[in-house]
Amino acid sequence: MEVDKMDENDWKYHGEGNKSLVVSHVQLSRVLRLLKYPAEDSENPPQTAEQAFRQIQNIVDFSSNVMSRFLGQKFIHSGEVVKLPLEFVRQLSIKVQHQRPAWRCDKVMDIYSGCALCLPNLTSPALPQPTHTAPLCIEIKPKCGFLPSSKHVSKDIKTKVCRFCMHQHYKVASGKWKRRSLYCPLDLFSGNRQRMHFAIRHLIEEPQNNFKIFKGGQCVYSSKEGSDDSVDLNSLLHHLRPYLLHGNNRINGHVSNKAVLHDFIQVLVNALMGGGGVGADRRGEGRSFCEASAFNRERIRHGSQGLPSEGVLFRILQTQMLDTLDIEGLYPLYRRVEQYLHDFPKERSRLQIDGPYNEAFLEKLQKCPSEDDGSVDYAAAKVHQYRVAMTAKDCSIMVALVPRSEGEDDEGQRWLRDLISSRTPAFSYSVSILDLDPKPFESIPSQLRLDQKIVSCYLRTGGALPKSSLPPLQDIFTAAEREDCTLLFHPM
Ligand SMILES: O=P(O)(O)O[C@@H]1[C@@H](OP(=O)(O)O)[C@H](OP(=O)(O)O)[C@H](O)[C@H](OP(=O)(O)O)[C@H]1OP(=O)(O)O
Ligand SMILES: Nc1ncnc2c1ncn2[C@@H]1O[C@H](COP(=O)(O)OP(=O)(O)OP(=O)(O)O)[C@@H](O)[C@H]1O
Repeated sequence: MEVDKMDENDWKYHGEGNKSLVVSHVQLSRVLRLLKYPAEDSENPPQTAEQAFRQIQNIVDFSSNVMSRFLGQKFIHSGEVVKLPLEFVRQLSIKVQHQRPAWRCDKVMDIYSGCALCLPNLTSPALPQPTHTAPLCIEIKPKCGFLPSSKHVSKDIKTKVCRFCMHQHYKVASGKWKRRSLYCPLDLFSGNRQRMHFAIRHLIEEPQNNFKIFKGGQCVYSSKEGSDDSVDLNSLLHHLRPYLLHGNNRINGHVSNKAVLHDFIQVLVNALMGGGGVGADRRGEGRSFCEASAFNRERIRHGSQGLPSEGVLFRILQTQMLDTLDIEGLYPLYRRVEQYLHDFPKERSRLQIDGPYNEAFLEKLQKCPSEDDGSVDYAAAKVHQYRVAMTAKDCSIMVALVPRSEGEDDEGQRWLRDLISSRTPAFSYSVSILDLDPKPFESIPSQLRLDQKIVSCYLRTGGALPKSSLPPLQDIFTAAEREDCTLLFHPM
């Protein structure tokens, strides 16, 4: 990619989140991730080109020097900062504007700095060998997978119902989503295949911003943001069926919709469980269940093997658990740092509040004493740990699947074979983690406020929501199956 010969016609809208907008190259497996600003700042960009460059370089450094140490290098693509011609960026912004979802248009793409992050396109990955079938890529934003056990937690409900499940009530009450998702992160992170299967089924039923499927780089399944319509499972089945016809799942030569969906989820669970290492889970008995999960514990047929210690879910969960104090215990330490910086503003750079995210930063957070000695250094280290945990609670996993033909060998290092494929169709898969941006120091007070709002909304409604806020029953899952997820779980 030659940055001085950029043509907006070579790029198309790919997606966006709260902080960045992503365009993909029409031929190369590359994306550009551009910063976004609040729309009211569109005339006067909130930072200079140098500051924007520094912000993106910080993202690269945080991902490659800090997050990769916790999550594992093999899952991470940190990318590089690129300087683009301003005219190209302006034309691109005009070109993509009409494809942007209306609810994201409170922010505008940065057209002033000319800086962007260039990354491999994880939805159309470079393959070890050419294939006839386009890769199927599944993006999951799993969110927080544990219940806090900090002594600072003031409301008992936080130790019983997970943040995601409580937040669902707040999101529906505040109109962010029309329907509540029954996905529970604690089921996904459980290491129990039945619970993981159940969790993924609910991601499929109500994807919100936690689940997307791409085929050949195009998003073919996601929540239609702001729309009242529920997702189109039939269209999903249409996309999935060609990938899942070769397993041992036929009855009289026909593969039922239920079998297609079951096998798809099974393949996904296998990819998420891959990675090797002995099963392990640091959450401890009794704290790995969320009381609001729709999963019926009594239905468990097979014990949990635990998450493999080299697998993506284990690594993400461990990193999330760097939040040992909960926001309620962390906030007073944040205030200690804030007060100190107020008195000694020049100390901001020694404490590396805004980076640089280098070895010294990593050392600060890794060498944090276990007890509070009252120092600002202790407080800053705990804040750094919390920010790393926040990033891990907000990252996404991309699983790329390629059907394997008989006798095919894997060459690429990142591509692993689905070994548990005696029944389900065989796939090669690769797992990556995306969106590993550092969360700003200043975001901590709003974390506390949001936590309080979520808990008080949940306590006010008693966890009860009108029936209309539940995902609608779709033909593929009968009412009985909703009760008993195990009907869809065929033992291997
Ligand atoms: O606070 P949360 O848990 O709602 O997470 C925010 C996400 O909301 P979600 O609940 O996943 O829909 C939110 O996602 P959406 O904009 O809702 O898609 C962002 O990821 C936000 O991160 P940032 O401020 O853009 O860096 C996330 O904020 P951080 O808390 O990670 O800063
Ligand atoms: N390297 C990549 N390859 C393919 N698609 C990507 C890549 N990076 C991001 N995307 C797509 O673009 C979307 C937005 O990117 P990203 O999640 O990084 O934005 P964000 O603004 O940081 O999100 P958030 O709302 O979590 O802050 C992702 O959900 C994903 O679908």
